[in-house]
Amino acid sequence: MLNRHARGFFTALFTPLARWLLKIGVSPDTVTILGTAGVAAGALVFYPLGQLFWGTVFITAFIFSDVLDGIMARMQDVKSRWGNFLDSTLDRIADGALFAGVSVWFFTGGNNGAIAVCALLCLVLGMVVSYARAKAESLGFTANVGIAERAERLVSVLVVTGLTGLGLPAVVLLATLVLLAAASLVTVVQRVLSVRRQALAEPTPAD
Ligand SMILES: CCCCCCCC/C=C\CCCCCCCC(=O)OC[C@H](COP(=O)(O)OP(=O)(O)OC[C@H]1O[C@@H](n2ccc(N)nc2=O)[C@H](O)[C@@H]1O)OC(=O)CCCCCCC/C=C\CCCCCCCC
Ligand SMILES: O=P([O-])([O-])O[C@@H]1[C@@H](O)[C@H](O)[C@@H](O)[C@H](O)[C@@H]1O
Ligand SMILES: [Mg+2]
Ligand SMILES: [Mg+2]
Repeated sequence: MLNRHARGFFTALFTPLARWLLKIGVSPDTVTILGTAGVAAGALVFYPLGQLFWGTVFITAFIFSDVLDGIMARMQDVKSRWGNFLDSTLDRIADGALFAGVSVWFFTGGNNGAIAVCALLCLVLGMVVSYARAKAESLGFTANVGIAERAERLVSVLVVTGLTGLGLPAVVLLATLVLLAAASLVTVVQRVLSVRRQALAEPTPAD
């Protein structure tokens, strides 16, 4: 939902930067790879040290590379199946690192097992959400539905983790992660039902 509503705004915002990067010879793939490396490094270095605020600032500086790479690819007119594959696969690394970083901190110095476990739950359920869509698309169905798509998952965890680093009580992060895990589970169900409907509507092959 956020994706669909905010895409126009972010496209307008990042188009000048995309144009400049292409002009100096940077490719969309480079942006995809460096952006993922930045997000993963921020999550796996800052968060496990308990630097939740600065970690979030660092990650946020890199996370929009995922918007930028697509704009660059479309400008170059090289929107490719390879680029689609690379973008989606590296998104899983970024997402995994993000929730793993939160989990590691709360299993160790952060001393809050409930948050650590909920972050792990969000990681796993978020991967299933993405997998359901990818598998559906590989079979010729669509599954672009759900209340917790990637933009929602990222915005909620980043904003609340960053604010926790500034002193927001940890219970707010716990509540956010519980809600996010529940919303991710609902999204999995929404996607399964959507594919089920499409499968049932298919003509039965004649024998
Ligand atoms: C108190 C703090 C307040 C902070 C408030 C912040 C509020 C923020 C509010 C809203 C943010 C909303 C963000 C939503 C962004 C959505 C915009 C968008 O376009 O999303 C899409 C992106 C990208 O998706 P995808 O990768 O699938 O699309 P692409 O456009 O890249 O196209 C893919 C195709 O392109 C081709 N291609 C790609 C790559 C390549 N190498 N070659 C190619 O050919 C190919 O054909 C592909 O198929 O989706 C996202 O999900 C990105 C979401 C990012 C959301 C980040 C949100 C961060 C928000 C806030 C963080 C604030 C932290 C502040 C903390 C302060 C604490 C005090
Ligand atoms: O399925 P989901 O995880 O909510 O969202 C997806 C992203 O995570 C994926 O990386 C992208 O390539 C897809 O187009 C889709 O936006
Ligand atoms: Mg992208
Ligand atoms: Mg992406």
